[in-house]
Amino acid sequence: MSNTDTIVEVSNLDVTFQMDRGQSHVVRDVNLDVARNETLGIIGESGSGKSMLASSFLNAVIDPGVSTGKVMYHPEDGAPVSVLELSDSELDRFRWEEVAMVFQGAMSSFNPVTKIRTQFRETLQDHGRDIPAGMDRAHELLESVYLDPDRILDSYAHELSGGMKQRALIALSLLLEPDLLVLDEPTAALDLLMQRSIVTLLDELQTEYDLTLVFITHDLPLLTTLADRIAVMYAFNLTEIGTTDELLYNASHPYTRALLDATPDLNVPVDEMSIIKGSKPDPVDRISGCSYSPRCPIADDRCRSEEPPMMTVRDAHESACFYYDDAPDAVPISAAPDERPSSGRTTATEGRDN
Ligand SMILES: Nc1ncnc2c1ncn2[C@@H]1O[C@H](COP(=O)(O)OP(=O)(O)OP(=O)(O)O)[C@@H](O)[C@H]1O
Repeated sequence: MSNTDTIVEVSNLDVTFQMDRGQSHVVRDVNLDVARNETLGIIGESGSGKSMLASSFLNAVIDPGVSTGKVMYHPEDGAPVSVLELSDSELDRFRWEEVAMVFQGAMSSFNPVTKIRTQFRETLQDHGRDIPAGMDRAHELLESVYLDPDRILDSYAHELSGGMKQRALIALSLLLEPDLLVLDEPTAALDLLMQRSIVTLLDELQTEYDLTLVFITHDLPLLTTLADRIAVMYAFNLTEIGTTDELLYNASHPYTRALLDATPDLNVPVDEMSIIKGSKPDPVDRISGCSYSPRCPIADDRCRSEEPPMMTVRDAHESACFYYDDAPDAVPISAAPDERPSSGRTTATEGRDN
């Protein structure tokens, strides 16, 4: 497919690990398109496979994990790239210049014994870039994340606060002008004000640098302020995907509805709220039928024997539930719809020195 509006096309993606007790299937037959310039949020419980899915966008699943299926990257100009088929040297270039990833632990992403300046320079050098022009861009990027460029470049990572490090890392990730930025829980270790400030910042950077963002989090409220679309992950696969408004007002999978119900206060991350009853799925021993059926209040025999495919609920909204039509009535959400969307966005400069 050469759809110019699609930047990444994931088809039949599996990620597996060979374990002593059998094969662990931590991403299972995922199909997903990311549109150019959108912000796609991926949400789900801890261990549902979000990081493995996102790492596959860069063919960066940790060893000895194996990604199979197809991940096609469509640059704005030029031929599509089959990411899982790239050689190591092709991947080294692809990873910073086309797709960059920001992880939760900004602390460990910077080398503790060299100044931040060295790390910006080395990134430019490793990719054969012009150093003076690249360092000019570094200054510009650091300013656009509301940091004082010279002060930051002359610091060691340990001299910076968590919020400053995370913003410096976002600047570094944009140094080689990637089109897609994958952010894996980039705000998890930060306080609430700094989290909101980074989200607003990402919104600004997206417009300024024409980026596509894939944002992974447990934090549904945070996503509602940033994402154009939300993909919900459960048991190593997607269960629902739609525009943020569709997911907030017309959630059609019982799991999404349970997540919304567990988030009455949109200022508190999901995992701190009441947990959905029942045990988490096992990536080695997969049950038959719908993975959510043991926890689902409306599951019947069909759900326990047959796996529901993704079904179209309406335009740009799909749900992997046979009863997507019944789910809204059958699985009520206690907060009224008009209490659900997040409110009170902060500005990127708030908390800037934290
Ligand atoms: N090195 C590994 N070997 C085998 N299984 C792993 C390994 N790392 C992670 N897993 C398993 O892969 C599954 C998916 O993990 P993943 O990190 O993608 O989940 P996640 O949804 O991103 O979770 P979190 O939100 O906690 O980061 C989990 O069941 C996890 O136990």
